[in-house]
Amino acid sequence: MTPSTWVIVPTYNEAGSIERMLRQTAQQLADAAPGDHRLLVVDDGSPDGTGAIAERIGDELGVVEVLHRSAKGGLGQAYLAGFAHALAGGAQRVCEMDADLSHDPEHLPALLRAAESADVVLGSRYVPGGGVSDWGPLRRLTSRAGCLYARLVLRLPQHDLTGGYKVIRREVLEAIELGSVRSQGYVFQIEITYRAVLAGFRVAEVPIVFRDRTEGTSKMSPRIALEAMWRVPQLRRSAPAALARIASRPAR
Ligand SMILES: Nc1nc2c(ncn2[C@@H]2O[C@H](COP(=O)(O)OP(=O)(O)O[C@H]3O[C@H](CO)[C@@H](O)[C@H](O)[C@@H]3O)[C@@H](O)[C@H]2O)c(=O)[nH]1
Repeated sequence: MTPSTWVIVPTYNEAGSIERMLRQTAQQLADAAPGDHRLLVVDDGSPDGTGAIAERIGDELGVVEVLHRSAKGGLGQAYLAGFAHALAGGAQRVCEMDADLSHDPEHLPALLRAAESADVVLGSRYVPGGGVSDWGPLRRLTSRAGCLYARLVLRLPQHDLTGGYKVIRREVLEAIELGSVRSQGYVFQIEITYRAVLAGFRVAEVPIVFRDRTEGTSKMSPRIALEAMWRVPQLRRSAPAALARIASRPAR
């Protein structure tokens, strides 16, 4: 049977957490989507051997595939490669998850349930019941400011636009012209949600508690932050053209 639920996990130097993450997530999927799921690790040639660990766990669990890319190309490009692979493999819904267990696999069943009545489900830190644990004041402030900036510039009602724990239905990925997505860093998350909203899809938010990683390091960098600063207004400027393209598409 072709699996319909795919969890995509981009990795760069996550050797300390990938095994636990895959085991815990496979366990949740075995309950939430029995016999109908796949985990796809998209590894950008991690020097710490993350890809090889994922292969080993994959052989054992039987539900994990590993896509090996040659070099670090950014979160967005890793997801685009993962989306293409999952869609070709028959995915009907795709989940995005970080490898460092900051996205608790225990939230996955609730996100998948919400995707039965929404086209995109955002795991949200900033709705009642959601939150972050273990972050210092600076990281909290930066994250809230980034979300607020995107909400105001793009005029979106959703509360957590930068989070990376989400479920996206196949129809959305087919409709939003992934070939023209250029975001490389975390702004990719904002761009995908914005494109889905522009295309008229239903976006729901489900509370999650984001835990800071205990292994490895964040890949956030000034370059990634700067990309978000300039690309958000650019997304807003390109919205009329995107809307025109959507309007000229044949009805789904
Ligand atoms: N393949 C690949 N994976 C990458 C790359 N850069 C980061 N990743 C992977 O992407 C995931 C998220 O990266 P982190 O570095 O752990 O992100 P973070 O700083 O904790 O940021 C989190 O919060 C951001 C702001 O809310 C989110 O935008 C982001 O998605 C993530 O949830 C991890 O699994 C990491 O290995 C890359 O260039 N290539």
